[in-house]
Amino acid sequence: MTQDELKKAVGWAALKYVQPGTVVGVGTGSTAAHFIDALATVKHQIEGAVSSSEASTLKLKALGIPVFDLNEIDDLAIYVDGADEINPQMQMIKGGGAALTREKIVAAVADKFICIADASKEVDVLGRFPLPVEVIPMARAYVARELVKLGGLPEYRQHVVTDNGNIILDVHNLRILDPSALEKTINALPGVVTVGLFATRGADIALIGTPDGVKTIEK
Ligand SMILES: O=C[C@H](O)[C@H](O)[C@H](O)COP(=O)(O)O
Repeated sequence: MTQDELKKAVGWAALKYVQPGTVVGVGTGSTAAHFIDALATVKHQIEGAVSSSEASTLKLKALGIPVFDLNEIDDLAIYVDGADEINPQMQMIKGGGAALTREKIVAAVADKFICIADASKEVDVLGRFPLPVEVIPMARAYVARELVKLGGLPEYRQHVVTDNGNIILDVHNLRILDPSALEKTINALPGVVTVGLFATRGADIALIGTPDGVKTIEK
């Protein structure tokens, strides 16, 4: 099976967590795109979606799924999204597609975070994938210097502006042994909007695509 077939398998497997009559939290990226395709097949049974990016909003609307402003929603049962890495504690690195901040906001509102990922995303220790950090543009150099002090090698993601008008620093050379502590430390730097570590609030359920089928891990 190709990596995309594994992504498709988990995207469609997540459909079983969608309850009729609800608003569904929808993530961003190539795996989440498969989930949106699956969601479109039950669009008349759900109320709609809240989205974590302009790209997902466009796809949802193109498939006829109503998209709500998160501020209109009090209750979100599930948030379904991919990840760049996931560890055995269900903590993740996200933001390879630059959508980390809105993803973290929608995930915070949801009761359950359902992570959909192909098996290549499973790691024992987070950090092989460069850690994305969304930064307000005027703070770029300052935050980069602070990230070097933390042992990282930050790289400015050229030609990328987030949906919120900010820039991304991708931090290489990290071996993240305490993800919750690093999440708090980086989030506390002035100028940082969000770090792409989803540690304090990790996933509740992970659907992992393997050549032998979809593996379900629950907290
Ligand atoms: O900003 C992007 C998101 O965090 C994605 O969920 C993550 O990068 C995984 O993307 P993909 O499903 O395309 O591998």
